[in-house]
Amino acid sequence: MEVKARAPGKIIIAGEHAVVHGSTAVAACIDLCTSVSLRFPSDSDNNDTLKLHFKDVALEFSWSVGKVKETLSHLGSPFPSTPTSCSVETIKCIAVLVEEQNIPEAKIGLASGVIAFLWLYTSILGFKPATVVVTSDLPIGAGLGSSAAFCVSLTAALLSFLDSVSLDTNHQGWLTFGESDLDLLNKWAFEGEKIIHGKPSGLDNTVSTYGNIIKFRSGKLTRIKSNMPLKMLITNTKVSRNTKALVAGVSERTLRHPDAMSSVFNAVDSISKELATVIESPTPDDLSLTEKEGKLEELIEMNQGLLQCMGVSHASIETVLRTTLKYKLASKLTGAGGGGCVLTVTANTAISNSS
Ligand SMILES: Nc1ncnc2c1ncn2[C@@H]1O[C@H](COP(=O)(O)OP(=O)(O)OP(=O)(O)O)[C@@H](O)[C@H]1O
Ligand SMILES: C[C@@](O)(CCO)CC(=O)[O-]
Ligand SMILES: [Mg+2]
Repeated sequence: MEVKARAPGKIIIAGEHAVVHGSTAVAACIDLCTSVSLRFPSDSDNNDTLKLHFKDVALEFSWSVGKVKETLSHLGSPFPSTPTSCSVETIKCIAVLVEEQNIPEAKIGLASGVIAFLWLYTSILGFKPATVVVTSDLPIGAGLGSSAAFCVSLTAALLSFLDSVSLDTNHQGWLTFGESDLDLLNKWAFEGEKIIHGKPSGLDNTVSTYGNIIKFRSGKLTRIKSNMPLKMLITNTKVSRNTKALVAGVSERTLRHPDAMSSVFNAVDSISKELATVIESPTPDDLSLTEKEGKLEELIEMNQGLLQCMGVSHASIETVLRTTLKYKLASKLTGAGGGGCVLTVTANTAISNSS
C-alpha cells in the first residue's frame, strides 16, 4: 500500500525571529510543496528494511528494522495520539543510526532532518519496514519553510495510517485532514521542527498545516482573511544558511542586550499587528488600496530594519534591498535570514501597469 502526502512552504510577511521571543508574526503559505510517499512492502517481499530517500539532494538511507528497534526499544510502544518531544538522550541514540549512514561532509547539514524522520516514524508507526521518498518544489534552507513542509508532509503520511484519523472529502484530488486531526498533525510536526531548528516558535509548521494567511503568537494562531491583493516577489540569494544557528544567534544577542532586544521585539509585535489589520480591513476603492499598500510597504521596511538590529541580515540580502529600492520597492528578508530569500512588495507596480 502506498500513501502520498504534501504540505506547502511559506513566506513570513512580518515577525520572524521576534516570534520565537513571544512577538506576533504574520505568515502565508505558498504554492510550492514538499511531498512524501510512504510504501509498505507486501508480505511476499519478506523485507526488514526501513528506507528513506531524499530525492532533491540525492541521498538514500536504509536501516534494518531490527537494528532501529534494538536502538530505540527502551522507548516502548508508539503513542501516536500523544505528540512527545525527543529527549537529548534519544537524539544521541538516533544520531548513531544516522552516523552509520556516512552522509558526505558537504551534506552533513541534512542529518537533523534524518533524525527528525526516525523520531516521527518510530513514534507514530513503530518498527515497521517501509520505503519513504521525499521530494520538494522548495529550495532547502532558504527561508521558505522547507523543514516545516517536510515535517508536516511526513507526519501527514504517517498519521493517515491510523484508524483514529479521518480524512475529509476530496480536495482537488487530495484528501484533507479534518479540523480535530489538524491539531495532532501540527503538534507532531512541531516535534520534528524542534529537532531541526532547536527552538522553533511553531509558526512555520502551523502555517504549513493550516494554510492560507495566519497571525501567530506564543503558539496560538488566528486565521486572517485578506481584503487586498498581496503581490510579492521572492528573490533567492542562493546563500545557504541554517535556521538553527541563526535562531541561536538572536538568543545570544538577547542575553547580551536584554532591554534593547526586548524593545526590538515589542516594535516587531506592533508592526505585525498593524500589518494584519491593514490586510484585513475593507478596501472599498482604489484610493484606499493605494493607501493600504503604502502602509504595507512602510511596515515591511521597518521590519527589515529591526531584523538588521537582530543581526540576521546578510550582504547578499542588502544587495537585493538596494536593487529593489532603485525601483522604489520595499523588501525584507523572509524566514531566518543570513542569506536565503527576500520578499519584495510589488503591488504598486501592478496597479500603475494596469492604470
Ligand atoms: N526536501 C528535503 N529533503 C531533505 N531534507 C529536507 C528537505 N526539506 C527540508 N529538509 C530538512 O530541513 C533542513 C532545512 O531547514 P531550515 O530550517 O534550516 O531551512 P528552511 O526551513 O528552508 O528555512 P526557514 O526555517 O528559514 O523557513 C535541511 O537541512 C533538512 O534537514
Ligand atoms: C526564524 C524563525 O522565526 C522563522 C524561520 O522560518 C524561526 C521560528 O519561528 O521558529
Ligand atoms: Mg525551517
